[in-house]
Amino acid sequence: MRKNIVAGNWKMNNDLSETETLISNLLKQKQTSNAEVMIAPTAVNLYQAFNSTKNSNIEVIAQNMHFADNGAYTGEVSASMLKSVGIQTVILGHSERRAYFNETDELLAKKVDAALKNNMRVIFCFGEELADRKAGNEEKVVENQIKNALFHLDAAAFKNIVLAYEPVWAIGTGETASPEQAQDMHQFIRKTLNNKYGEQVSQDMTILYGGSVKPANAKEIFGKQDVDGGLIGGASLKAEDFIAIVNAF
Ligand SMILES: O=C[C@H](O)COP(=O)(O)O
Repeated sequence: MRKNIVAGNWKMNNDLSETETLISNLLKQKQTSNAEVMIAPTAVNLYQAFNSTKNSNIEVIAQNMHFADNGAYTGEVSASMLKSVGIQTVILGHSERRAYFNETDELLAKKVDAALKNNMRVIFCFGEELADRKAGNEEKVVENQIKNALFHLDAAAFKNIVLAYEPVWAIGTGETASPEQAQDMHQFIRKTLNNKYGEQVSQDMTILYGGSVKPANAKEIFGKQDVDGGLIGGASLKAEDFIAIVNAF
């Protein structure tokens, strides 16, 4: 079912004490919208964060996971390990994972399968780079990212998938896609889903926008018809800013 979601991707920020402080500040804020709220602390702090948010409406989610259940993959974390500390949702395919850890569409397809097999929800990220947009190839790039990692799934699997369009040129740069650019791409994503899976999957899909969303621009971006929420980086590290974005619906 299509929902409004605001998810904070903390990336590699906040040690344990900073994690506790930020959560405690978040819990003091007043939420006036009914958007689902998620935070993604670093893996080592997930268990603590899960426990600290237990009696709240904040869902703690993971930033990444491996595709295998267990085994000789030094430094990695599996879906079942995440679930064992209470985590039900994982971000996959973030552009930083693609760029710095060589995550390909093929690898991401395996990760998506592993998450779904473990009954986890996936926030699947994708988006074009600046050169793609300058060349007018943004739709082709996005279409391929979605097709390559997700189109082996059946329609029912999409109930557990949220899409996050994040143009790489807008991440952490202060440069936001205009609300119209975001809307155009989200509409194109829905059309891509419609072509393969039909109207129901397309209309039920929750599609988030990510890339320099701030309290000052969130309302306008979330106001667009096909934008269902945001994946927030920098602005999720300050409780007041993050909740202001949550309340922008
Ligand atoms: O996962 C979040 C995105 O990378 C957006 O980050 P940003 O809000 O700092 O641009």
